[in-house]
Formats: sequence, C-alpha cells, structure tokens
Amino acid sequence: MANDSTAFVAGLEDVVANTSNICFVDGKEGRLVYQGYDIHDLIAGHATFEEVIYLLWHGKLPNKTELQQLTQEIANERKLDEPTLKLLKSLPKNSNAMEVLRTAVSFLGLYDPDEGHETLEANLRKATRLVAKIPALVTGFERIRQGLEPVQPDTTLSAAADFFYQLNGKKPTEFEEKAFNIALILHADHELNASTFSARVTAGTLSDMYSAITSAVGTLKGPLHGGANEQVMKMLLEIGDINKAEAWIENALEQKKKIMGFGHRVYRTEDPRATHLRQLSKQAGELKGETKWFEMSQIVERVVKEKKGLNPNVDFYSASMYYSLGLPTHLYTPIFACSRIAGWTAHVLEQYQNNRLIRPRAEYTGLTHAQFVPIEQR
Ligand SMILES: CC(=O)SCCNC(=O)CCNC(=O)[C@H](O)C(C)(C)COP(=O)(O)OP(=O)(O)OC[C@H]1O[C@@H](n2cnc3c(N)ncnc32)[C@H](O)[C@@H]1OP(=O)(O)O
Ligand SMILES: O=C([O-])CC(=O)C(=O)O
Repeated sequence: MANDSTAFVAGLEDVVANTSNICFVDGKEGRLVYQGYDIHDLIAGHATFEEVIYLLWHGKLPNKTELQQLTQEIANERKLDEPTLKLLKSLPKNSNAMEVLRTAVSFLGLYDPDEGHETLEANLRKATRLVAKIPALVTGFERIRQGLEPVQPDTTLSAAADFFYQLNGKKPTEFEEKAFNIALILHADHELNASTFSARVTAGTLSDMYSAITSAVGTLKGPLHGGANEQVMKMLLEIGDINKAEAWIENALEQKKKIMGFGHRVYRTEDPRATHLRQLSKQAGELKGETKWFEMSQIVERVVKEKKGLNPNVDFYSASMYYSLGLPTHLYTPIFACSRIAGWTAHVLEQYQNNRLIRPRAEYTGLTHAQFVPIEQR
C-alpha cells in the first residue's frame, strides 16, 4: 500500500540517506576517496593506518606531532583490563570470532571511564579505545581459544605490526607489516555500507558509541558484507586444486550460486581496493613460496568475469593474501572490523554532530481492515 512518502526501493539501492564529508565512493569511475584523498595516493605516499584514522576523524592529515600523539594514545590503550580478559576466558572456545567480538565490544562499554559522557572529547577518547582494543580482543580470544595466554601489546609497534605481535608473540616481517598496514587502510571506510549505516542508525537515536559499534559488528558479520572474505577462502580451499577451479565455478554459476567476493552495490568498475589486494596477494604468495591460492583466485576472477561480467570486490583478494600471511581464516572478518572501526567511529562522531533520527517508512503490503474474531470462534 502506498504511503505518503516516496516509492519503495528494494535494498535502499541508490537512496541517499545523509550527507557526509568522510568518504566518497565513485562507482562509475572506480574511485575511493577519504576526506578528499584518493586511496591510491595514501598508499603511494606510505601513509600509516594511524594517519588514516586521524584523517577520517579530523578531516585533515595530521602533522608529525599530531600523528605521534594519536599513534601513542592508541598504543597506550591496547591493553585489555582484567574483567575483559576474564570474559574472554569464560566464553566457549568454539565460539564464532565475530560473535565474540560483538559481545566483547558491548562489554567494554561497561568499563569505559567516559561511559555516560557524550561530549566530542569523550567520544573521541572512546573511539581511540575501540580502535586500540578491537585488535586486542580478536588476537586475545584467538590465543585463549588455542589454550595460550594473550600477549601483552608492544606500545612501540605500529597498529599493523602489533596485530601480528599480539597474535603470534612475534614481530612481523617488513613485508607482513607493510601489507597488513595497506589492508587496514583499504578497509578503513566505505561510505554508507551496511555496517556503517547500522552504526549511524543506532547513533541517530542518541544512543552511545559502544551501542552503535556493537550494531556495526553484528552487521559486518554477514556473508553478503564483511563475512564474504572468510567465505572466499573457504571456497578456494574447497576447490583445492588449480586445475579444478574453472569447472567448479562454472558449475556453481549454473546452479545460480553466488560467488563470494564478487559484485558490489556501488562499483560498476573494478573495486579500487581489489587492485592493491591482487598485487599484495601475488607478492605474499611468492614470498611464501606458494602461489597456488593467488593463481586459483586469478582463474576464478577470469571465469566470473567471462560468465557474469562481475568484478572482484575488496573481500576477494584479501582472502588469499591473508592466507599467505599465515592468518587463520576465521579471523578474516574480525580483521576487517579492526580496520573498519576507524570509519564506524568517524561516522558516529559525524552523526552526533548533525543528528536527526533515522527512520524510513515501509510500504505496507498487509491487510488494513481485518475483522477481529474472538478466540473461541477461531
Ligand atoms: C565489504 C563488502 O561488503 S563487499 C561485498 C561482499 N559480499 C560478497 O562478496 C557476496 C557476493 N556478492 C553479492 O551477494 C552481491 O553482489 C552484493 C551483496 C555485494 C551486492 O548485492 P546487490 O547490489 O543487491 O546485487 P544483487 O545481489 O541483486 O545482484 C544483481 C545480479 O547479479 C548477480 N550477482 C551479484 N553478485 C553475484 C555473485 N557474487 N555471484 C553470482 N552472481 C551475482 C545476482 O544474482 C543478480 O542476478 P539476477 O539479476 O540475475 O538475479
Ligand atoms: O560499500 C559497501 O556496500 C560494501 C563495501 O564495499 C564495504 O563496506 O567496504
């Protein structure tokens, strides 16, 4: 039934829900821009993830002092407190890593010293803690799951390097740090993707930062969104053999199955992030001496392009790259969250600064004048 607002658009495709200065996705030209800066330039200029966080939050690149200060603040906030470690240790070891993250992010809010304070300064401090602690939650639970103690963060390391250190108790190689730093930059924000939208909807009710980020983590988990990277690797492992890839994909497409890591709501070109991740996946495979997963990915890409005209998205080549970096498959989506927390928090801060409740309409398709029947007569 028509209501008094605009027509129904399935999946809100191309509906503009808010204005924003944070991120521009040009789906026709295949460009991704953070606060005016093209991601290709940020990577060519060797930006750090911390530099991009500053950019997303403050709308300008930091100077040396500002970058050092934010980098140190993030490093100092990485350590998990006792109640959080106790929580992680109490969870079932076979829990889904994104469900653990969703639970733990919500839990962190209870202990945040700025809980209940909603000034910009308090929310920036909460955002700093979230950026710092999400990787600690992901790596900490992974170690606990394996029967190991969490590793204390090394505050002298970059966010990229400390992820490996907290996961393995070992500093990464130069290439691992560089590749992971680029992956963190590439996943940091993407306009009104589903999880960011969900964070903004929660913030739009003037609920708190932790509630908004808990909503976002739950939304990122789904396989049509951030969960696709893990599904891509599962698919490659299931194919198992380069010689089987072409037939496997053809068969899946004939059965009308979706190939994870392909297609996008906005890009009609190659996802500009996939260009970097393809290259990094190749390099990571070569350095490991096992190019099988990269080669298989290339075959999958060719067949999906030929048969469906679809391009790989950010989740496709990140999978084989993370695999070659030795990262466990079930951590791929939590790793996405370690990066996207930068964008989520930037959008929540922006939402608070210019807030209006987000409340669309539904096109009602049910009955309107049903006659109530007393229970004895039904
Ligand atoms: C970080 C991110 O969130 S990036 C996206 C990660 N998600 C994935 O990789 C999952 C696989 N991809 C998809 O499911 C979709 O392409 C999405 C969810 C990304 C975008 O969805 P939508 O914009 O709603 O496109 P929709 O699903 O309607 O697809 C349009 C057509 O292309 C087909 N199509 C889209 N993606 C794929 C795919 N990966 N494999 C096969 N066919 C596909 C659909 O079946 C549909 O065909 P039809 O018109 O014949 O029914
Ligand atoms: O923008 C989207 O819909 C999905 C996406 O690529 C992202 O969140 O990075």
